[in-house]
This record gives sequence, C-alpha cells and structure tokens, in this order.
Amino acid sequence: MGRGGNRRSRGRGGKSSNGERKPYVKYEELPRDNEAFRKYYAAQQLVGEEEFSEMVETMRMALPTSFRITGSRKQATDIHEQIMTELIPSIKDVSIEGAETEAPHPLEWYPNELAWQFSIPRFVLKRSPELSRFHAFLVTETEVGNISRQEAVSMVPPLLLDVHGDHLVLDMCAAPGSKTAQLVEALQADTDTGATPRGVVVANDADYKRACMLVHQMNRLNSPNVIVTNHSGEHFPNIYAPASKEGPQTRAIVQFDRILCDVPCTGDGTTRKNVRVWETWKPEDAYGLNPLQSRILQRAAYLLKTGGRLVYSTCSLNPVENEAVVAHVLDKFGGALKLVDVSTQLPALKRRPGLHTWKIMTRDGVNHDSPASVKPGDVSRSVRRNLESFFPLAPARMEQLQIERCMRIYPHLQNTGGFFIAVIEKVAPISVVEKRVAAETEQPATDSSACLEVKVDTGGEIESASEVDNSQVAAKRAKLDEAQDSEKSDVGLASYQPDRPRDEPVLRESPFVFLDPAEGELKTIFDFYGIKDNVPQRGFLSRIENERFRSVYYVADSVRQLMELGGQRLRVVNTGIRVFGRNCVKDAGCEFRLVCEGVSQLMPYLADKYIVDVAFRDLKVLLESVNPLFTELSEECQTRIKAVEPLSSIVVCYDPTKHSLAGAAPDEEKPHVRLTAMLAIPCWRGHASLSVHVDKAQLSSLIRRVLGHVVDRKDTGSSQLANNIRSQVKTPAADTGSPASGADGSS
Ligand SMILES: C[S@@+](CC[C@H](N)C(=O)[O-])C[C@H]1O[C@@H](n2cnc3c(N)ncnc32)[C@H](O)[C@@H]1O
Repeated sequence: MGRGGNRRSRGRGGKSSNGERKPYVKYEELPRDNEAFRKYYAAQQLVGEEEFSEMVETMRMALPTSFRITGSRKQATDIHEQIMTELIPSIKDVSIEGAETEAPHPLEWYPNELAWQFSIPRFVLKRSPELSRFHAFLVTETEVGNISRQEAVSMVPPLLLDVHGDHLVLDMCAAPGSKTAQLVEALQADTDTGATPRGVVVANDADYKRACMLVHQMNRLNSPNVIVTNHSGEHFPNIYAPASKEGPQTRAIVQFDRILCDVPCTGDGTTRKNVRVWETWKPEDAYGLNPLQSRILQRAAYLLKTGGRLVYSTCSLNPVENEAVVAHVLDKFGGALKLVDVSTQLPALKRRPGLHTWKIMTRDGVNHDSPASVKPGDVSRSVRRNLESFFPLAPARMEQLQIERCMRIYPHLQNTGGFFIAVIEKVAPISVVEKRVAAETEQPATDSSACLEVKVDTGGEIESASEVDNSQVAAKRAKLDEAQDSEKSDVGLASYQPDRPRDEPVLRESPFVFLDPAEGELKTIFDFYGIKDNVPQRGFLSRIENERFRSVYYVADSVRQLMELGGQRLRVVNTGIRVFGRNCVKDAGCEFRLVCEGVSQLMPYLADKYIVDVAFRDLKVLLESVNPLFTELSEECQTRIKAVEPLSSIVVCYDPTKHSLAGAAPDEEKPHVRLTAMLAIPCWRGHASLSVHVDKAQLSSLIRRVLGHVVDRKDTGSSQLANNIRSQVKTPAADTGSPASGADGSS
C-alpha cells in the first residue's frame, strides 16, 4: 500500500481486529482476490468488461523488477555499457524452472534508455548461483547510487514535473525517496557537467523515521542541493523572504517552482508487489485518506509560484483519492489552478484519461452516483461529514476543469503497477486572503491579486518580488501572519495552517551551524589540505555537540540561503554532502580525513599533492591487497605518495581516458569492465603503506568493476569482511595506523 495510510495487518501471526491471533499464512498463499474490490471497481467502469478481467488478472501476478540508471552521473555511460556487455550475456542461457529468463530491456517510454525492467523473481535472483553476477551488480550499484531500484510507474511523476537546474523544488511526501532521487538528478542533468546546480530539492516527510530513510537516499546521491525536512505536508511552514524596507505588508513567502505531492494513499495499484492489499482492501480506507490528501494538495497549491508546476500522484486506482481530490481542490481555488495537457509527453507510455464520473460504495455494498441517495446509516459519521467531496462535481464543472487531463496507468497496459498522475499549473495567485477578508468583512472581494510571489535568485540573494496588495487586505494579512507566527491561527485555509501540531516530536539531533573557513577548526583543516581560495566559502556546516563536531558537510549556496531564511521554522533532518570526518588517529597530521562521498566535490579545491594519478597496475594493487606497502607500488606512485605527510588522506585517481589501452600490448591488463569515467578513490597514507578508504559498498563495486570479482553479500557484514575478500587474493601487509582498517567506516 502507499505508505503512511492506515496500517494493515501483516497476515503472519498478527492479531485480527477482534484480538485473536491470526494463523500464519505463507506469502505465496495469501489471497489474491477481494469481492468488495471487484464489485467497487467493476462499477467504476474504468475499462470495458473483458479488459477489466485482464486488468484484475494482471494485478494478481508478480511485478517485474525495474531499475533506473542515475543519468546525471558521469558513470551512466559505463553502467549502460556494463548492462549491455556483461549483464545481458551473463543471464542469456540461464533457465529458471525450465523456462528461459527474461533479459533486462529498456522501458521504451523512459528517455535515453535509462530505465530497465526484467521479470526474474526476487528470491530466484538472490539464490541462483548463475545469477550471482547480475545480483551483485544490482546490489552494489544501488548502494553506491549508480542505479536505483524503482517501480516503473513510480518513475513517471518526476518526469512530468519538468524540473530545471535552477528550480526550487518541494517533494512534500518524499520517503523513501525514489522520486526525490529523480528530482535531484533532473537538477543535475540540467546543469553543466561538474558544476553545482543552482536549484534546491526540499525532501519532506511527516514521519521522522521515514525522513531518515531519505537521508540514506541522499547520501547515495552525493548532492549538495538537497534538504531533508520533517513536517506534515499540510502544515509545511511558510519560509519568509527577507523583510522589505517598505513594511510588514510586503513580507513575502518563499514559493516553489515545482512541487511533487506523492501523497499517502491506499496503494491499491500496488497489489502486484504488496499482496496483502487484497486481504484488507475496503472502500472506507479511501474515504479516510481523501481529506488529508486534499489538505496536502491545497497546501502545495499555496506554496507554488504562479507559473509553477505541481504533480499530484498516488499508487491507487480509486477516484476518491484521485479525481475527487483534484477536482474539488481545483474547484475551490477558482481559476488559479489548471490541469496541464500532457497527452503528448512520454508518447510510448500507455495511459487512460481521468474519470468524469464514478460511484461511492456504502457499507452495505451499494454503489451510489450522488450524495443524495446515501442515507445517514449507510456511512459512518466521519464519512458523512466529507461525503460531498468524495463524489464528482456537476458534469459541466468537471468538463470545465478538463479532468480527463489526469492520467491513469493500469497494470495490464504495459505490465506495471497502477498509478494516477495529475499535472497542475498555477496560472494565477490564489486569492486566499481576500476570500477570507471578504467573508469576515462581508464585503465582496474585488481584487484577486493578494498572493505573494517570491523568486529565488539562486545566483545570489533570495529576494521578494512584487506584491500587489490593497491596503485593507495587507493590514488583515499582517494580522494573520502574526497569528500564524504565534501558532494561534486557526483560519482553516491551507495557507494559514499553524506550523505544526503540538504533538509532533522534536528533532533529536543538534541543529546545523554554518562554519567559517577563516577561523577555528575548519581553518585548520583547510590549511592542512591546502584548500584553494576559490572554494565556495559559505557552504560548510556541521552539527556541533559539546562544542565539538565530528563531520563537516557541504551544501550549495542556494541551500544555505533557504536554510538561513527557514531558520527555526524549518525542521532540517539532514542536508549536504559529508566532506570531512574526524579520524581519531593519534599523531595524524590533521584530525580530519577526506570521506568517500565528498571527494568529487572537494577535488577541484584540494592542493595538488593530495591527488595522485595512478596507472592500472597500481590501482589493481590497491584493490587486491589490504594496506599494500609502498614498495608494492610503482616508483612513480611511491614518489607522489611520499610527498604527502604520513597519516593523512590522499585521493588516488585512475583516469581510463588517460590510461587508454590504445597502443598497449595485447596482454596488458585492464579493468574487468570498460570504463570511461574517472575513478577518484580516497586512500589513507600510512607510514609505509597505502589503503583504500571507502565504504564496503563502494569497495564491492570497485572490486567487481575493476577486478571482476563478485563480493558475496554474506561476506560483507562489516568492512573487515570486505577486506577478507581481498585478502583471498593477496595476504595483507602490516598496517600502519589506518583510521578504520582500510574501509571508511562512515555512517
Ligand atoms: C506514497 S509514500 C511516498 C513515496 C515517495 N514519494 C517515493 O517515491 O519514494 C507517502 C509518504 O507520505 C508520508 N506521509 C504520510 N502523511 C503525510 C503528511 N501528512 N505529510 C507529509 N507526508 C506524509 C508517509 O510517511 C510516506 O512516506
């Protein structure tokens, strides 16, 4: 199911609603049908009768596996090449239970062959020795962020959001973050190679634990342009732009260029993956979620810039969670929001138009066309309260809203899960304040331009743009802002929700503090590593506990600006790329070492002596041996390493284009797979040895790509075990003071 909705019983020894323990049911034997589901959806006439049977049949089958190549990375070409030359041939002749395996193939509607799909069940992939290379590829490349496993249909909403490199983007319900990853990639893909995008992605989730999953996702992506926050979407706080000299009435709110509302839902489009949806599905679940979905969408609409784009999506097929939410919110905001016609985008993607009519099922199993036929006893009191908003609007209004522009993806259309997507543009400011003022003063609203617009000048300051406001509205507005600041406001409209409900937990970590490279410990670090003066000066930050910090992070300037404006209002769970970590090595030249995820960001600013260019022979020695002695490396490499003081980090670079094999002897060694992108590997320079200093996922990926060895998952429980894999190739040499026995040990 779509996470964040009602919790469902696990069906394995859990308790049923009457408190009795349920018998254990094997996953394969869980029911894959539900009478109420069939009856409800048959009545909706989503498709013709025959097609409906086909759809339900497909919804019972296991979902193919799909993954996406991180298109914004230099490694994308290498990964594509590995799929073509290594993976596809590796499973060519493998048969499972007598049947040939389906080789991965690109999803034809996804641009640039970056998304792939195959139909090998997960447990077969894990257990089959013939598929170990394929499995290792998926696992290690996912962990290092070169690919992301993601359901095919879930890739559609970010594509339709049309994110550009300088956009301020809000992902309102972001965890676990597969779509956030696409949004971040879109920022990067629209920016010159090597440059930091000017935009920001704010990845928000109401659930703190799930927000922490976003942190993991963000760490895989190594982006300095993401902020992970923890707010209820419907209460996402106003971030105020700097106060204008002209007085409080021009206090503007930062608005976003793009917003994704991938809201919590019943997830009945995911039955192929979450089989338990069959067991527990009931129409009331959608009625319970509709009001929250609507509030999230309303808040998003308010936070969107005029001219900005918003995507509302669910993995549910239910019109109550889809067209009903979209139609009623569009209706409520007058002409401010319009559905965008995306029928010509992603032309190879099969889809159906949004529904103009649907029915609501009451507890007695009767389907109703309008609220008029629903009697009080047919539904619970809470359902009755919102009943109108579950039904379609009048046919003429539905026509006017062009609700058919919504997109429905059914599982049988192209062997996927089910999904709903609505692309919405804000064509005019939402005259919330005026409606409110008009209601309170009992005067008709005459001007619909009271909404505030902010432009993020991501090249420099965040500034407020023009605000057209009449004086009466402005005075009222200032009062409302004040009320909101003191969290007393209860004006009921999406724009003026109090910041957050009182029962939400407080953040567990210390807040981030920006560090000054001209003083304190950051200056000491910069001096040691010879960080060049052109490094962005204001992007380094840390969490300080007991006047000490353990790591230094780096964020893009636009992120810094937004965090400074957000201040205490913004509950930042995490941000930035970790660039330095405390090393705890006695007598080390610097108390901080370089960390794997920050290397590519810092490389352009590191003093040249810390970057050692190596040939393939030295790269192989470093990966094959644990802490190889200098004497095992080439003379040239030794000279470079010895130029750096003992007990410090260096970056070893292998550039496959420089060390091209053109003209090389036929027996000259080369990486197991063809590489085009440079490898930059942080290493620890001991007194007499050099050790690769990356985390175990990076190490497994490097070993697989460069040496061709598959690191068994069972052997990688700790970084030490990853070392053991290498020690099978060569006996370890004596170590000389590595901070984490050759692996990064970073969290
Ligand atoms: C369908 S999932 C989002 C999936 C995500 N967009 C992705 O692609 O990985 C819905 C998310 O909404 C979160 N959520 C639930 N209620 C919320 C609320 N009121 N505001 C914001 N997020 C909420 C849940 O914790 C859950 O992570």
